[in-house]
Amino acid sequence: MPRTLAFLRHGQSQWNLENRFTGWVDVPLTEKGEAEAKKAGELLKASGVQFDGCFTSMLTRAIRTLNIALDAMEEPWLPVIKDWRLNERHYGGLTGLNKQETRDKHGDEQVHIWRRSYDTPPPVLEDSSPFPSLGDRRYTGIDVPKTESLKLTLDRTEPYWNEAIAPALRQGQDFIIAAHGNSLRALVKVLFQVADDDINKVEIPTGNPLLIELDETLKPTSARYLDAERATELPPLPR
Ligand SMILES: O=C(O)[C@@H](CO)OP(=O)(O)O
Repeated sequence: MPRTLAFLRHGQSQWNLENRFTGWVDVPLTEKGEAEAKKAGELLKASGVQFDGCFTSMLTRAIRTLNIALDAMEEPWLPVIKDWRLNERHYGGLTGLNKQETRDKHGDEQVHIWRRSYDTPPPVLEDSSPFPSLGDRRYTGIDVPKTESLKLTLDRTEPYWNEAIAPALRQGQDFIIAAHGNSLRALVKVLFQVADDDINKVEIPTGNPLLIELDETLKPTSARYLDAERATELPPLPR
């Protein structure tokens, strides 16, 4: 029986607005981000899909986006599972820096490699950083990363997909996954079997639900953004 998934990147955050590397820093949504989340919920409701539950990260911007969307869907009661493995990619030593200033200092090419290469992680987060994730009690017992490439992000999101999300879909349920630009990019790479060199072309817009139909083997058979005006290019469906 076909299944439906909706990938929802959080609405615009304060650091999206300020053009700063964010990663695991728990920044709030902007007013625009909240409006995007509300519209996402309205579009999800209008899609007519009856979702059974949701997965999200441990970061407030994704949780808040999901809550606003669920309110707009008039289904705030839908069960939600939160897991750090859906967190944004950890941006290491770039965390908190302005992206343009980092380009001015290190050059466009180096910053593009840090942001969009598949397996080159940024420099590690120094212990002296004002943005530590270590010591945050939501991550108790977790080996908190000090930096992550997209590959390292996928190394945690893919097992989570296999252990938690895929089995739930196989039980015949439909889910919303509210997460982040790079954790969702990693899941798109897995689901659409995108080559390492091609995944940098996938840019998921904030607050625009991506509705994916899956066959019984959980292979995507169709995919579309619900806000067509803000849609970006999607990878071809896997054969
Ligand atoms: O800063 C970040 O955490 C991410 C997502 O906003 O940025 P980028 O698109 O540069 O990977």
